[in-house]
Amino acid sequence: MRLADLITAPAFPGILTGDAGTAISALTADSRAVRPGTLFAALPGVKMDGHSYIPAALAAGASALLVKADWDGEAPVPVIRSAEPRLALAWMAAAFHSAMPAHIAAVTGTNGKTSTAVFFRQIWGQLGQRAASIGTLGLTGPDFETYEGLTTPDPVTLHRYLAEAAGQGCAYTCMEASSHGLDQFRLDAVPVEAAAFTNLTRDHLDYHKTVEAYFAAKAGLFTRVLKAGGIAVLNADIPEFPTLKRLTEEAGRRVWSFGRNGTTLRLTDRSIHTGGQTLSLEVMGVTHTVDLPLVGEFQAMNALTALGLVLATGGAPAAAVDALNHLTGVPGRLEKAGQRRNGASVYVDYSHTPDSLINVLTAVRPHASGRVIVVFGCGGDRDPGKRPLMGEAAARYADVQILTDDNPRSEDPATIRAAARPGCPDAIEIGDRRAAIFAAVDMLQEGDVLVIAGKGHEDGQIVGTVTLPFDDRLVARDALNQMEGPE
Ligand SMILES: CC(=O)N[C@H]1[C@@H](OP(=O)(O)OP(=O)(O)OC[C@H]2O[C@@H](n3ccc(=O)[nH]c3=O)[C@H](O)[C@@H]2O)O[C@H](CO)[C@@H](O)[C@@H]1O[C@H](C)C(=O)N[C@@H](C)C(=O)N[C@H](CCC(=O)O)C(=O)O
Ligand SMILES: Nc1ncnc2c1ncn2[C@@H]1O[C@H](COP(=O)(O)OP(=O)(O)OP(=O)(O)O)[C@@H](O)[C@H]1O
Ligand SMILES: N[C@H](CCC[C@H](N)C(=O)O)C(=O)O
Ligand SMILES: [Mg+2]
Repeated sequence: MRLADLITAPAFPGILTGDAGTAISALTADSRAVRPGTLFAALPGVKMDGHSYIPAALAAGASALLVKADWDGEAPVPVIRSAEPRLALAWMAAAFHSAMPAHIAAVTGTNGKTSTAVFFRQIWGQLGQRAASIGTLGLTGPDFETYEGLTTPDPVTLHRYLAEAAGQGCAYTCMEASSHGLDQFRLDAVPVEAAAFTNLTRDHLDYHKTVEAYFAAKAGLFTRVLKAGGIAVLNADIPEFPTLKRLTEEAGRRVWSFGRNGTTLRLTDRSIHTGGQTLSLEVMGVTHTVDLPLVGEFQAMNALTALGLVLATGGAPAAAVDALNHLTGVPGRLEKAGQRRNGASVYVDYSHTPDSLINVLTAVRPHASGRVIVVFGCGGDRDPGKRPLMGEAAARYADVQILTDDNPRSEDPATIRAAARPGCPDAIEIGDRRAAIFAAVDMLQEGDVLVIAGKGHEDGQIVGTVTLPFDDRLVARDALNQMEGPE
């Protein structure tokens, strides 16, 4: 592809000096990935400044550079200067991998993004369409998957995923929009036709600094990324709803609302039973009863969010509502890992915020005639302010708390645990996560429910810069097998 072909977007935010006919074979923001023919995007980062890697990128054969407008260096290759290089990179990535599914939806919010994206894919699947989801679990389609690591991948990976989904025949895709991703314009060149907001609670203040900045990043999905005239599917049960609705409408996008206070999709009644919950819904004025085979009110909300996105991307209401009867659980989200012979069950869940801990522990409470026990920890190099609040959530909503490690990364694990402890002074502290899970499984009595929180689908424990193999579900099964013999 020629450089000229990469900068064709209307109002492309950059100016090229040099030969527009230069051939470009790849785009990257990482000098270590540069090969001859690559365009290197020098991005100002949180830790480093990508501009300091320009000599390394040129030495590796970079054919062109994208730099900040005020970069005062010189290069023997064409240079694109931009006031917002991350945004310019997003548009170039879209031009580079130009194939995309015809209908793209996105979901943001502190919790429930992955679950919503997966339910969107499942509902369209029930409607007989090939659909994909992109997010924390990677790119997933009906019969293909790729895993990269971030919730909203960098724009080059993201557009490669969209092209792959389209190439695999998926006309419908739902992607997760993380607050980091929105703040860094990772998905700005994606034509989003429908976008949903799940909820806003505390997370990621290490990066955004204030709740207002965190909210503003998320609101950008509706005021900036969503196409003009596109549909915003907003949770009417949360305090941010009126503000979000106003901002969205002022930006010329349409609003649909969902939830107990929703107008477009209203949850009018909900009753739980052993295998799930029965929901009474009013969808665009029509009443439906659904038997959702999943536990927890938050899953009902996620199913409703996904339903909203499916309808907003053209799904037939009656059939789409009916598909909710057949939703299956999302890996690592209240996933049952097994049970003891006395009937006590063990769940693995990805809750890693104060609010999600409260939600998951509240969700399992009606299913426990005995105690609710939780194993949890707080991630290293992540919002330290949420640690005591996570401790408090665990102490308030579980009868027994075992405080352990969850991806300490570059931090001292004991210091992380100490930061959670003020919220849960009675917690049993077992740093070694395997030992913590074994201790929890060992104490399970008839009627108890154990929630192992924080890692969900993850298959590693990040200590320093090393990822050690670790899967809560496998460790829980090991513990159950060792204590009870194989099932
Ligand atoms: C905090 C954050 O979002 N960081 C992202 C950001 O990195 P950064 O600004 O810190 O980059 P940096 O390390 O300062 O380096 C600056 C630039 O120099 C480049 N570089 C660096 C070293 C080198 O040798 N050569 C080189 O070219 C880097 O590629 C980068 O472009 O931009 C990089 C790409 O340019 C991302 O890979 C990186 O994500 C890191 C890996 C990360 O862990 N991000 C997490 C926090 C994240 O984004 N999470 C969200 C939310 C999850 C959720 O929903 O809960 C997600 O979407 O996953
Ligand atoms: N709608 C919801 N409201 C509150 N808590 C939820 C909701 N949905 C899920 N949760 C809780 O949050 C956890 C993470 O869910 P999920 O992976 O769907 O969220 P996410 O927004 O994708 O998270 P991440 O930011 O890590 O990508 C679940 O395991 C559950 O404990
Ligand atoms: N996407 C989230 C995942 C957190 C998962 C938890 N296991 C942790 O490491 O804190 C983040 O990067 O903050
Ligand atoms: Mg996610």
